[in-house]
Amino acid sequence: MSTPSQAEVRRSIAAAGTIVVKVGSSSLTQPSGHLDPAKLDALAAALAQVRLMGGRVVLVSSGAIAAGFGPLGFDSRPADVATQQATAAVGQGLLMARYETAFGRFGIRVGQILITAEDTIRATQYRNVQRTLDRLLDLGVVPIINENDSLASNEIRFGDNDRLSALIANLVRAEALVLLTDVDALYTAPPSQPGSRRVEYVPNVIDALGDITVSGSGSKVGTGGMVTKLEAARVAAVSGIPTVLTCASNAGPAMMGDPVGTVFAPVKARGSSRRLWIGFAAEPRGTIMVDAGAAAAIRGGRASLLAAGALEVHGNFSAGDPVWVDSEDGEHLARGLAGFDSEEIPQMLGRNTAQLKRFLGPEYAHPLVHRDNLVLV
Ligand SMILES: Nc1ncnc2c1ncn2[C@@H]1O[C@H](COP(=O)(O)OP(=O)(O)O)[C@@H](O)[C@H]1O
Ligand SMILES: N[C@@H](CCC(=O)OP(=O)(O)O)C(=O)O
Repeated sequence: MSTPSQAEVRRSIAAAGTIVVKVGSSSLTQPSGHLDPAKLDALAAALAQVRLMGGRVVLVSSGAIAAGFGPLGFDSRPADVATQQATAAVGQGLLMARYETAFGRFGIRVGQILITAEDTIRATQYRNVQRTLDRLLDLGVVPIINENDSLASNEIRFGDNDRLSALIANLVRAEALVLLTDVDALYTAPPSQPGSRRVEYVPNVIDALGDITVSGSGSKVGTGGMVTKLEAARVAAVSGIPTVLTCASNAGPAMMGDPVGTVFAPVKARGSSRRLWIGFAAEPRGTIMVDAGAAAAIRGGRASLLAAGALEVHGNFSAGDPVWVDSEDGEHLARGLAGFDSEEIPQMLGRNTAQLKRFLGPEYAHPLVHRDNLVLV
């Protein structure tokens, strides 16, 4: 795939039939950190324009914690996880009520979907989310997605919604991803640093970022900063989806293809969506170490990981959890979803399928990681 020009990428964003827009807490709040209804209304108006012209729009919105801490009587975003989760439970409803009113002015319905990384890397849940989103879009609804903060476990939560938005863009087969934040573009260094310059176009987000310095959040409410936004642009790029990153007040022009913010070109034709979830959605819970033969087969790209080629298992995980597949010298070869709980695996190591069936029973005559659930790294 040859690298498109900046103008071509912007034109493809303007022409996108399905678009995923992610808005960060920092774009929905006042300097104090509390929700700013005027900002939320302006965003809804910009998205409504696209929807009313026939576009399919998915909004990934942060802001549950920001919406909840004022009503609970706190003067800043709580720092401990349990209070954040409780605050999100209060704030999420308030946030949705505001969106309902804001979109309702344009006769547009919204629908809430709360997602945990843990749910959606499982095949059945993944398909459920996909089916529901497709149906909502067919019905003309604007789905509004957030991480299910109140239930997400600390170890495998997305935390910010940047990566989640890129995975959702992939899942709904979007033609554009729009990342809205509190800066108007990606800069060559955090904008507070003197001499930092706006980057208009990133033709290859995989390898062209050597001269750009990024840091974490600059606001009281945001979490990931530019680091997670670049990660999102990278996930979108390898899914064949262009990204535009800008401030929320530029949402309308950005979606129209005007020269605002930073655009990132897709670097690859579209890949399989679920594999991307396995590759990016969650941190592995354990490791299966394999021998040289299995390593070669896995590197070849089309093999499942069989117990016969597995040497050791580390970590504590359940069937369906993400795991690393490592070579004997500790190199990460792939990520995959385990087919068995970690405590079932030691008795299976080194055994071929016939032996597994004979000694352990037919339910063990399966790969440790099926090739459909394996992504090379
Ligand atoms: N190279 C960079 N270019 C632009 N912004 C940067 C850069 N490095 C760090 N940042 C910071 O990233 C912040 C946006 O991230 P964040 O606060 O997490 O926003 P959000 O709530 O929208 O997710 C900006 O306000 C800026 O301070
Ligand atoms: N899910 C959380 C998102 C937390 C957050 O700050 O995210 P972001 O502003 O996108 O960096 C919430 O709704 O508060």
